[in-house]
Amino acid sequence: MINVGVIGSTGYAGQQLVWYLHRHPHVKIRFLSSHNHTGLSFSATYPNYRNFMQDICIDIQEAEQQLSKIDVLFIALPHGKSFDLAQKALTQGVKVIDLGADFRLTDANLYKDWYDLDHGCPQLLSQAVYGLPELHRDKIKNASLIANPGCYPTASILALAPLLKEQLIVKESIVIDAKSGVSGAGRTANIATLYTECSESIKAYGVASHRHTPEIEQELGLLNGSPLFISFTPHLVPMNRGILATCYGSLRTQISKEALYDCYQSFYQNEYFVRVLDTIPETRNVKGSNLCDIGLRIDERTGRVIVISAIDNLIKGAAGQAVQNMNIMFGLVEMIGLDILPMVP
Ligand SMILES: NC(=O)C1=CN([C@@H]2O[C@H](COP(=O)(O)OP(=O)(O)OC[C@H]3O[C@@H](n4cnc5c(N)ncnc54)[C@H](OP(=O)(O)O)[C@@H]3O)[C@@H](O)[C@H]2O)C=CC1
Ligand SMILES: CC(=O)N[C@@H](CCC(=O)OP(=O)(O)O)C(=O)O
Repeated sequence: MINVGVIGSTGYAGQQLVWYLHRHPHVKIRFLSSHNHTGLSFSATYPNYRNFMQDICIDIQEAEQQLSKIDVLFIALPHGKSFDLAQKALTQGVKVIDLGADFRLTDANLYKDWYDLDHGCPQLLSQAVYGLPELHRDKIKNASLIANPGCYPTASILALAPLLKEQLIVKESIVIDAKSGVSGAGRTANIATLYTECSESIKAYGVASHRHTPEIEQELGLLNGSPLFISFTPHLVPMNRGILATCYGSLRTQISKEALYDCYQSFYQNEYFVRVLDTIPETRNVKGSNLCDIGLRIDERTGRVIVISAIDNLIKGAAGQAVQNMNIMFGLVEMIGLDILPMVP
């Protein structure tokens, strides 16, 4: 059995993680932490767990005392809150999977620029592995510290990876127009995500300034073999879950739609969680699953390729991917505990 602890279990990402870990055949949950719900049972915050989980949420200080009981610590806290804890866990030989952004950017200066925070432990950045299994599986196997990707980056990078790897598009031409359900903003109270503020409306936000931009650029640049800049615009849409990323790039040379499709099929041929479709993805077809659906078209008139990807932000965009990473780190079959069909409607 893998003994796990979950920090930030009462957030949306943390709760989704508990949902997977609870039913994982090789996992024993040793503790759950929260910030405002300590001393209360997990099922008091999430009554869907009533009669299934008896755990009482503890605070972070108490969790730190229990690190010796676990093999892996999942951290699902707001940005800037993972540094101390990750360091303490790693020092005690506990593996860390951080669902937040604190270890995703390899450059501490870039972190400061985009998060407006000093990085709390830049010395750990060289050992952190960006936890996108489809790109970094071999490094994940031996990693102690996983930076689980952001939700928009997961959808965007998976959509564009084959194009960059094969250098099929002009790297300066990339535009990503992405939409997210409101759970992407977390459960913590915030006026912008009140029902009356975001229902029956769609808005762009973080225009030319969203903190997922450098994360996407970092990974696409690695695939391409040279740095690049993208235009990334996220949108908030009135649904609970899901991300749809529509990604554009100008083709460097003509390619047939069959050859492009073959390129994607071959890039993802061994990837259980990526489905390359001949139709156009919809968020409802991946909802409740760890899948990423990808569809593509060539716009012959403009010479642009348009790739559309859909994920569940809380699963492939957060908790499911974290469990996928754990499975790889512990030598388990990668889809164990994760091979769940999407839930429609
Ligand atoms: N939501 C999503 O789709 C995704 C989220 N993520 C990342 O996962 C992390 C968690 O996000 P999410 O679950 O959405 O956020 P939530 O706001 O839903 O949850 C935050 C969690 O952290 C706890 N917390 C809040 N403030 C503090 C603090 N100052 N000290 C200690 N604990 C604190 C909360 O405790 P309490 O409940 O007791 O207040 C809660 O458990 C973030 O880094 C986010 O960026 C990554 C990918 C997707
Ligand atoms: C809808 C919404 O607000 N989404 C969040 C992204 C959530 C996520 O993946 O982000 P991190 O793990 O990087 O925080 C946002 O735009 O900030």
